[in-house]
Amino acid sequence: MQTMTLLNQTKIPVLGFGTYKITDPTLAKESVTEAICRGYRHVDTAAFYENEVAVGQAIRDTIAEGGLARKDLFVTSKVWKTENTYDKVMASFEKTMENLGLDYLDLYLVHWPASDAFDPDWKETNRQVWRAMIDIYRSGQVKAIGVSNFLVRHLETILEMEVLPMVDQIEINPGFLQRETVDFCQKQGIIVEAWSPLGRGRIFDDPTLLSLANKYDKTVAQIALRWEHQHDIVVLPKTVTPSRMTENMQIFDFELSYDDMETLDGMDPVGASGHSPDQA
Ligand SMILES: NC(=O)C1=CN([C@@H]2O[C@H](COP(=O)(O)OP(=O)(O)OC[C@H]3O[C@@H](n4cnc5c(N)ncnc54)[C@H](OP(=O)(O)O)[C@@H]3O)[C@@H](O)[C@H]2O)C=CC1
Ligand SMILES: O=C1CO[C@H](CO)[C@@H](O)[C@@H]1O
Repeated sequence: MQTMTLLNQTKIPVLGFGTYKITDPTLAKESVTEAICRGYRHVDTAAFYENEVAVGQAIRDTIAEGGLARKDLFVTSKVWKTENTYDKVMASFEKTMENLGLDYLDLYLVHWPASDAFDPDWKETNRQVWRAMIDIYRSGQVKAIGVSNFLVRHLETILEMEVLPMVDQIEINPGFLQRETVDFCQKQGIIVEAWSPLGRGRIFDDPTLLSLANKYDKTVAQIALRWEHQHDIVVLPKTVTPSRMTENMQIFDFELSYDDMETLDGMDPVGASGHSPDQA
């Protein structure tokens, strides 16, 4: 699996397995096991997804059965937005580690920023949460720390602190590149990850994507993921369908032309969720 290098030189696989909405424990365990078996080396979960126990079980069982070591897998979890004080972040992290049953995490993310729309002390809240993240990082229990759903103004609240976020996981799907945040992060060396890289299923009937899929003899999912990959963005597609797990990995054997990249950059954002940090 290809990797990119985080600011602290940790390697991150460029394609990860998304697990949101896989809440049934049996399905979650089976899906993560199947994904790893098919070649995924990066799993994205969160306290909010209520599947950390099953995800951790799948990872531990896979390692116990032999073939892969813990260092071969990259595991991410996230602290939910209600846990927005130093002590709450610490407690939530402990619970996440207990749920997963792992000795360390590869990446721990602040799931959503505090935003000016709700919190008059939003800048201070973000700094307090990030202070806890730095202390967790320094404890050695996580290899890297980062944020999610932080736009430029949220990133600016923590950039003067001792450790920069190494990742920003934001929504990106065809026509919805969030270019200002992507450019800002990439200039600073912050790796951008795409959540809902397939627009959670909303992109599959789009004529522009269908026409490009036909042109490259690929699927719509592969066109979307390849477009994100060519923008140097880590992709995290979710599927519980084994054949789609393999399909979503087959994005490294073709290249979209400059003109087709521009078409995908500029198309209508048919997959975008409309979620923003300014919503409850
Ligand atoms: N940080 C954040 O705030 C957020 C993070 N995330 C992370 O990003 C991950 C991915 O985003 P998510 O919102 O789940 O949505 P995705 O964009 O990954 O889309 C998932 C949907 O697409 C379907 N699908 C997957 N592959 C294919 C394919 N090849 N052909 C047709 N349909 C396909 C899946 O169906 P099926 O499973 O039935 O096969 C599912 O319905 C999440 O799982 C989570 O880990 C997501 C949202 C917010
Ligand atoms: O990770 C997540 C999964 O999707 C949810 C709803 O779209 C998001 O709010 C959340 O951040």
